[in-house]
Amino acid sequence: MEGDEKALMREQAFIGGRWTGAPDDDRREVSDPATEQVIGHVPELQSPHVEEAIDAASRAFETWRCTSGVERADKLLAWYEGMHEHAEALARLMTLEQGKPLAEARGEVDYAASFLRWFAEEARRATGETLPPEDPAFAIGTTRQPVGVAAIITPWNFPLAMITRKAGAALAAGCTTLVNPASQTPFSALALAVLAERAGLTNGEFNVLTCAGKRFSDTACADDRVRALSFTGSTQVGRQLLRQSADTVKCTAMELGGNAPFIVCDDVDLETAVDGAIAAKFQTSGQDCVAANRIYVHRSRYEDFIQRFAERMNAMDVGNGFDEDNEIGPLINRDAVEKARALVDDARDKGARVIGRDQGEAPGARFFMPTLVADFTTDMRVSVEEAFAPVAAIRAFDDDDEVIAAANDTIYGLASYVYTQDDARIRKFLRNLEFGMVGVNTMDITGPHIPFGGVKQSGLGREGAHAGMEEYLETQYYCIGPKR
Ligand SMILES: NC(=O)c1ccc[n+]([C@@H]2O[C@H](COP(=O)([O-])OP(=O)(O)OC[C@H]3O[C@@H](n4cnc5c(N)ncnc54)[C@H](O)[C@@H]3O)[C@@H](O)[C@H]2O)c1
Ligand SMILES: N[C@@H](CC=O)C(=O)O
Repeated sequence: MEGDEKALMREQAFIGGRWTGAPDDDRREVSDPATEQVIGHVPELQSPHVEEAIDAASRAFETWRCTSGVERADKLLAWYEGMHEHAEALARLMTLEQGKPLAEARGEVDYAASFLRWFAEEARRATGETLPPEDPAFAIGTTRQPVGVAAIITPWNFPLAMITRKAGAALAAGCTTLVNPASQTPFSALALAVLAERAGLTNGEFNVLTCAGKRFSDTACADDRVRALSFTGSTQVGRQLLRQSADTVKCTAMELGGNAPFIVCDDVDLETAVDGAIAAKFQTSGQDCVAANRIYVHRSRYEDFIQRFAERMNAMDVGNGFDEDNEIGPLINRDAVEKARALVDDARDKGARVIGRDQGEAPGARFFMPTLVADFTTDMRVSVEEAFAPVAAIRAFDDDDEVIAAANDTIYGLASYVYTQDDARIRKFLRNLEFGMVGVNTMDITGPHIPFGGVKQSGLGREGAHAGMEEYLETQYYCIGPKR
């Protein structure tokens, strides 16, 4: 490990601006998913540490809420600069603990930093409005106030971006933050804390707690001082957190699971559609909430599409993310590999064609060779479950109404993709697809400027864009009566 990475890799939690361990040196291992070697340890914090962090964040809130938008923007920009200065070290740390190919990790560092810049700009724009009073002797209007301490729980697939997308917005709004990163990828979060400290967030505005998600959420959800809870992860855990947040009526933002359809109409340039489908399926080795899970291709182009997709898929290099040739890295754990295998077996048993290289070629226990399940049907697990692995399911369709109904036949509504050249069809798909995001002739749908989020059981609220600060702001109405 190079000097810069070493300096960013902390084996302590960050609470109230101080680096801290757990008593009795209680700690847990973190391993490299590609090699399964232990790369370090982090403290296994307990409930009293979460309480201590809530105390620190509550104290910090009293000061942070009174700073100006410009002052908050300056800190966020300094943090953004720090991320850029140490971009390569952050990317290498991410590949080490998450496994994603280094090129993707570099892309994520840029993406994650972009939220800090975006919300630095937004910090000055949390504006209320002046309202016309019924009686001109009165002055009425609204201001936007920060909600308070925000608890943030993030997954392992985007170890930096899922934190900055939430914490950038919360801090810009004037809230203070408690971050509980996924147990598999704490070092990226702790490296962010090192850079936050250098940017001057030293009084408890940004805390990173390494403890089991449930322990964190049990304590944070029960505490009335925590006024917002923002979660990215599975729908199953999201439901649980919504229930837990009800008792203290928290503002909640939920970015949950997806089951994205990728629709290819008969009028497309097939190579462009195949490019899009390959990228939409295999980025982050398929472990992406916006990954194309179900591919629908018009029957007239179906076999041709399968052939081209399979050729491209079978040419992808699979292996350790540090080898720059590899496009598919390891899955996060052995359970994920087992789940991918079970999905494919289930589909094969129910009559699907399974296309791809032999799983015996996988370069280790946490790898799964990219696989295409053709002719999937609605009784197969690949149709209803998010694969979160390099497994694509594909089937043919005959007309637009049929494919819209099939695409919407899911509890999820995060991302969807449509490829067609026909404007009237585009409008019809946009009107009828029940998804928070629709990529038309592109799979490149994210960025700090977009309101990322889902409908149905894919979540509540939007992250990024102007909308991304909503969960962290309350509207306060004022009415100034005439002087008597
Ligand atoms: N919509 C989005 O923006 C988005 C982004 C990334 C991932 N995801 C979703 O996340 C899922 C993949 O991640 P996962 O399998 O690790 O999800 P998960 O829900 O199991 O875990 C996500 C995070 O929640 C924590 N957690 C788990 N149980 C908890 C509990 N009871 N209380 C509090 N925290 C708890 C974990 O420690 C982890 O940090 C997929 O469904 C994916 O679609 C959604
Ligand atoms: N790919 C998403 C993160 C979800 O897994 C994004 O673009 O933010």
